[in-house]
This record gives sequence, C-alpha cells and structure tokens, in this order.
Amino acid sequence: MVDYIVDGNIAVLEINNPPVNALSIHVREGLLTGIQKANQDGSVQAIVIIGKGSTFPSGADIREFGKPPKEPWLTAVGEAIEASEKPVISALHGTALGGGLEVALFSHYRIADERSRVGFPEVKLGLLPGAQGTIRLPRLTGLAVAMRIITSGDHINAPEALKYGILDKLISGNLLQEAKTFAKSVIGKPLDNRRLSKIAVRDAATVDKHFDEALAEVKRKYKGMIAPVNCLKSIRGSAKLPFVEAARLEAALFRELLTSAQSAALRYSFFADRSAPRWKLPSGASIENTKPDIIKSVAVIGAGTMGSAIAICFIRVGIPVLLVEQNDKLLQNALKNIGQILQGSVKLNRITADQRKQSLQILRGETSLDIVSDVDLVVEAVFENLKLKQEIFARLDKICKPSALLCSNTSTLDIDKIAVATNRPGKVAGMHFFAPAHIMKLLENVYGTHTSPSTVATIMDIGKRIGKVSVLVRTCDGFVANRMNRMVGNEAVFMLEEGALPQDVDRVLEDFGMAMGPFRVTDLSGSDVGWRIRQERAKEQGIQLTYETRFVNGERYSSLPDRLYELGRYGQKTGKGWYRYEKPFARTAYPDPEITDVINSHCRSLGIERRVIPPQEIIERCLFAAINEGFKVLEEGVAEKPENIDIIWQYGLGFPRYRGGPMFYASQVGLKTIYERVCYYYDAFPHSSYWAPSDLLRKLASHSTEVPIDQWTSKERSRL
Ligand SMILES: CCCCCCCCCCCCC[C@H](O)CC(=O)SCCNC(=O)CCNC(=O)[C@H](O)C(C)(C)COP(=O)(O)OP(=O)(O)OC[C@H]1O[C@@H](n2cnc3c(N)ncnc32)[C@H](O)[C@@H]1OP(=O)(O)O
Repeated sequence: MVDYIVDGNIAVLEINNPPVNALSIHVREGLLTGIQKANQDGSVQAIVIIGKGSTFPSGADIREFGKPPKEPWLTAVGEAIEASEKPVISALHGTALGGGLEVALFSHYRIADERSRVGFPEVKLGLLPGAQGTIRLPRLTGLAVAMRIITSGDHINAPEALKYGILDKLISGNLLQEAKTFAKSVIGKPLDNRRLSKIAVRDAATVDKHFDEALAEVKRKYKGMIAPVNCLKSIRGSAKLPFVEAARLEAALFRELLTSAQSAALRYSFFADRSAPRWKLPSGASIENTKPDIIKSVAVIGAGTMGSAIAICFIRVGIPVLLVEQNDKLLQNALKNIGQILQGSVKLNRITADQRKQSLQILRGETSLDIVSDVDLVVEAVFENLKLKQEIFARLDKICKPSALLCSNTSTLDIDKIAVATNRPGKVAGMHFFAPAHIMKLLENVYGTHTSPSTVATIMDIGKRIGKVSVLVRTCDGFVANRMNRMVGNEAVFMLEEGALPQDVDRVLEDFGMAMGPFRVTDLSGSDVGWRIRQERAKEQGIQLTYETRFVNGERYSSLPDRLYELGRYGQKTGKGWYRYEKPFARTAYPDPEITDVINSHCRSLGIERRVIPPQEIIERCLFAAINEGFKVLEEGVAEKPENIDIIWQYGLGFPRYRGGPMFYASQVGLKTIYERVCYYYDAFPHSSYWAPSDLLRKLASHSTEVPIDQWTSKERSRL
C-alpha cells in the first residue's frame, strides 16, 4: 500500500490505496515503516511522500471509524514524520483532505499541483481533524482562517492555500520530478523552524475574540451540531495551551465526537449519498448494466411555479427547453419570472450574467402542445388531477416522436394509471421534483410496472446532469416522500385536536432538527393545495366532506385544515395560515390567538377534552408513524434500501443530516422500542390504520440482537 522507492539520495513513499488513497491501517503501517527505513538508510538525505493515481490521501478511512481502532494511529505516524532527521516533503495533488492534509502538516514542507485542493471535511462527518489538524493549521494560517476552514469543511484551492501559508510552493509540471528537485534543495537546512509543533500560534492573544465570534456563527449555521463546537474548542486550545496539552485536548474532543450518535449518522449519510443513486430493479436491470438515452431537448408542460422552476433546472445546464402553457398571459408571466429568478442567481454570484443570457436563449415559450413533437423528454407539471394528466399523456403520446420519454411531475398519483393513457408505457415514468424545484436537491424518480430499464437509466442520468440527488422508487400512492410524510401531517393535526398548538408541534420537531415543523411547511406551500387534493379524492369516492366529518372510510379525519381553508387562511401567501404574518408573502411566523380560538372551538364542538401533549409524544407520533410506514415501503419494495428513504428525507423533507434520516434514526432508537411504541399507538388510535405495525418491523424487532441497518432488506424482506 506504500511503495518505498529510492532515487539517488531521495526516498519516495508512494501511497497506493485506490480510489482515494484513504489512510487505512496498511497505509499507516507503510508510512511509518517507510519513514523509519529512510532514516536508517545512509544513502537517503530527504523523503518525499506522494499519492499514486488521482490523489494524495483524501482522509482517514471512514469505514474504519466505529470499529476497534488499530495501531499505529495516524497521530503516531505523523509524529514520526515530524521527528524525522531528514526533511520530509509532502507532494500534494487531487484532493488532500482530512488525515491527508494532516500528514502534510506533519511534514516539513508542502508542495502541491496547482490544480489540487486541500481541506478538513471532518466536520461534515461529525468529527474534527483529530490527528493534530486543529492545532497545526492555526500555526500556519492564524486563528480566523483556521476556524473558517475547519468549521466549514470547505475545500480550498491550491493558490488560496498558498496564500494562507498552508502550502510552500505550487507546481505546474511533473509533480514527482519537481518534488525530488525541491527535496534536494532543502537537504541540510535546519528543520526545527519547519516543525509546526515548535512554532507558536502568532495571533494567540486574540483567541477569545475569534472563538466567541466563530461560536456564535456555528451555533446559528449548524444548529444542534456538536462537531463544529468541538472543532472551535480544540482550536482555542491550540492558542491557549502548550502544544502537548493542546494535542491531548484535541484527542479527548475527537473521541467524544467519534463515539457520538451524530457522527455515526453523518458517516452513514456519507455512504448513503453514494449508495442511493445506484439503482437496481427487481428484474436485475441496474445502473451497472443499462445505458441511458441521450437527452438533448426537453419540453415542460405547465408553466406554473413548479413547471417554471423545472425549466430552470434544465436550461441552466445547457439543455434547451420548450415551456408549454395554453394560457398566453400565464406563459408570459412565467418567462418573466424565470428571467427574474436567474437574475437573482447572478446577484448571488451563483451564475454569471453571460450564463443567464445563454440559459434564456435556450428557453422557448409556446401555447400549443403540438410544438413538442421533436423533444427527447417531456416533463408534465400541470395540476394534480389524474384525469387531466391522462388526457395530456394521451395527446403527448400522439404528438411526440416514438423515442421520447413522457414523465410526470406528479407528487402522489400512480404512474401506472398515467401510463395506461399511452401506447408507450415503457417510456412513461415519474420525475417528482420538490418545491422550489430550482433549489431543492432531491429528485424522486418513479418507475411503474411497465417502465423500461432504459427509461429508468435515462431519468436517473438526467437527474445527475441537472445536479439533483436522484433516488429511484416504485410507484404507489404518494411514493416515498409524500406517503411517509402524510403520517407526520395527520398526527400533527390530530394532536391539535387533542391539546397541542401548531407552534408546540413545530417547536418540538424543529428542536429535533427538522428544517421546519409541519405547520410552517403547510403555510409555506399553501394549504389550499391540500384542500383541493382532499376535495378531489372525496369527489372520486363520492364522499361529502363537512366540518362535522370525523371519519372517512372508517379512518380518523380532522376537518381543522378545511376550517382554515374556509377562513381564507391559505398560509404565507394570504398573510394568515396556522400562523399570522405581517403581510401576505412575509416569512416570519407569529403564533396567532385566533388560531387558538379556532382550535379550542373545534375541540368543544367535537366534545374533546384537551390535554398537555409532552414533547416525546409529539416526536413519537410524528416520526414513529412515518418510520412504520417506511418499513412498509421497504417490505413492499417501493424503496430498495433504507438509505434511499433517508436520502429522500434529508434532501426533500428537511430531516437533519446529523440524525441520518428516519430509518437510521430508528436504528439508533432501537427497533424493539419503535415496534412497541407503534403497537401502543395502534391500540390507542385504531382508526388510524397506518399505525398497524409493519411485518418487516415486527420481524426485525423480534431478533434478540439489533439487526444492523445494512441487513434490514437483505435479511428479512426475502423471508416475508
Ligand atoms: C474511542 C476510540 C478512540 C480512538 C482514537 C483513535 C485515534 C485516531 C486518530 C485520529 C485520526 C483522525 C484523522 C482525520 O482527522 C479524520 C479524517 O480524515 S476523516 C476523513 C476526511 N475526509 C473526507 O471526509 C473525504 C471524503 N471523501 C470525499 O469527500 C470524496 O470522496 C472525494 C475525496 C472528494 C472524492 O470524490 P469523488 O471523486 O466524487 O469520489 P467518491 O466520493 O464517489 O468516492 C469514491 C469512493 O471512495 C470512497 N471514499 C471516499 N473517501 C473515503 C474515505 N475517506 N474513506 C473511505 N472511503 C472513501 C467513496 O465511498 C467511494 O466508494 P464507493 O462508494 O464507490 O464504494
């Protein structure tokens, strides 16, 4: 894993551990042996550490965390590097991150390919740079820059790193050759002033000021996360304590993080990010064996808020879009809005004015569907009504070329029922964007019974091209996101009927880490949307919903949200919803005594005695209900693996990444506890049938020891 090559008087330690040269145990052993060997070899006068392949080490091996640590630890390897009697030069290329950058900071010199990047992304894994990164970096950059680099986890490009003093020289030619030449030039020079442990933090006197400012910032930006705080405490130690004591403090803070639930969740999330887009169908077709079609042009049908935002997703990566809206006034408004949104992106430096211009040049608005005959992909984004969508798909099927894919942005409707309207069900799929579609990262791609593997490959590929995190799910009512989130919404409203207020429920879930509580989300998206969907569904089933309706098809129903609709309280857009706002479209939500009155009178009219609902019950009723549904989603094969569900919740529903997602959270709570509580609530609320425990959950909970999350589907689903 580490090749030892001597060239004249230079020993080269070449790290060879693809794909990212992670500092696994054998790499650490190889580096330590290499340094010792080079120091014992009389012919060697300097040592170069370099990575083979695409990069210098990009960090410790994340898969080793959570397992018993194996010696030598990286710190011991690093200390041997720094103590070397012969100069050690780290030659960086690719991404020198985390432990990789720490190896470089133990070295006496650092040179780097001018295209390389460095950084400490540990905080994103709920960790800190625990091989003295937090106490060595400030000695080079000063406190403010070190605090920023370490608490953000951002990559820094090589010229910037040179400017901060992290690097000594940039290389544009052959890195190994240049490293050897550099090594020769420093032979015999004194090393003590190159050993960072011997150098003071130059702005140590200002540490309290920097610490207070940075702490306030991380508490605001990374609410609820412990890693950024520990990073700062350790950096403060670098300025206040002698080096050895600062290193001891760093080790203690690192251990606290390594054993934390947050780090376990963030490390799980790191691998879930990479695993979720890797799709596989029950037929065996997968990302490995199926080629996507090439998509060169797209039509978006419907120029409402959603359709317009979807169009932006494509044009900003250079894919031409025909935006079709039958009402010319709406169309012109949409085109204007798109221009304004892109202008906003220019102001925020997200795109240049030129890129905006180029994007708008490949956007064309049309009022007739006939114009889409030649596009490769259609994304329909009209009102959520099955009949309307079926009519549109039937027309599209006649108009579009046979190879075109027809996709719907439906958020709930069965793709099979849309596909039957066409003669090309293999080319019909769902592409469920989340509002605001040009900002939200998630794309929930949906396959139906007849969707072909190449259609799946194409929608997953196009998702990646437009910069989305794409997750594939099988069609069902509400897919994964809305199907599971419905339980959160239902329980939240039922708790209002039983004693809670919107702000109570939202506060508990926001303290848990959700980006927004369910009532603030409803106010943001507009409660009229939900009302219309409920009315449509009731009409389809021949049911008349009234204020007195308490059950629909035997299921508990709350008419409170309908009451809000009747009062014209649609949310932020009307300046009133579950909360009060200063004016329509204002963002700050204020608890509203009028809502308290509405809820109280609703309870009186239903004869419900209100009670105090404790925070734990709010968490359990909202999240455990969703988790139970998540297990049903797994047992039915709607989602292939728990990671897919968790990634959907993180990127689409604001679930805190540091808790992994609802399924990972369930694994941390323990499946026995989840199962027992689900059974308890099913007893308490038999008219909410979603509380019926999932078979998969029951079976997994019946094991004498916890079944690890990566075995949930493989172990039990096949036996169900
Ligand atoms: C209680 C007991 C106490 C005991 C104390 C023990 C003391 C220990 C001493 C402390 C040591 C601390 C050391 C250090 O400070 C900690 C770290 O270094 S943490 C790691 C920091 N680095 C990162 O977070 C980088 C993570 N990787 C990336 O950001 C990206 O992968 C990349 C490097 C930018 C490359 O991106 P891409 O080209 O897009 O490639 P992929 O992301 O798809 O990755 C390809 C492939 O590699 C896998 N992988 C990537 N990085 C790592 C890694 N660091 N470890 C393991 N595996 C890694 C990735 O999962 C992909 O694999 P695949 O999914 O394809 O199988």
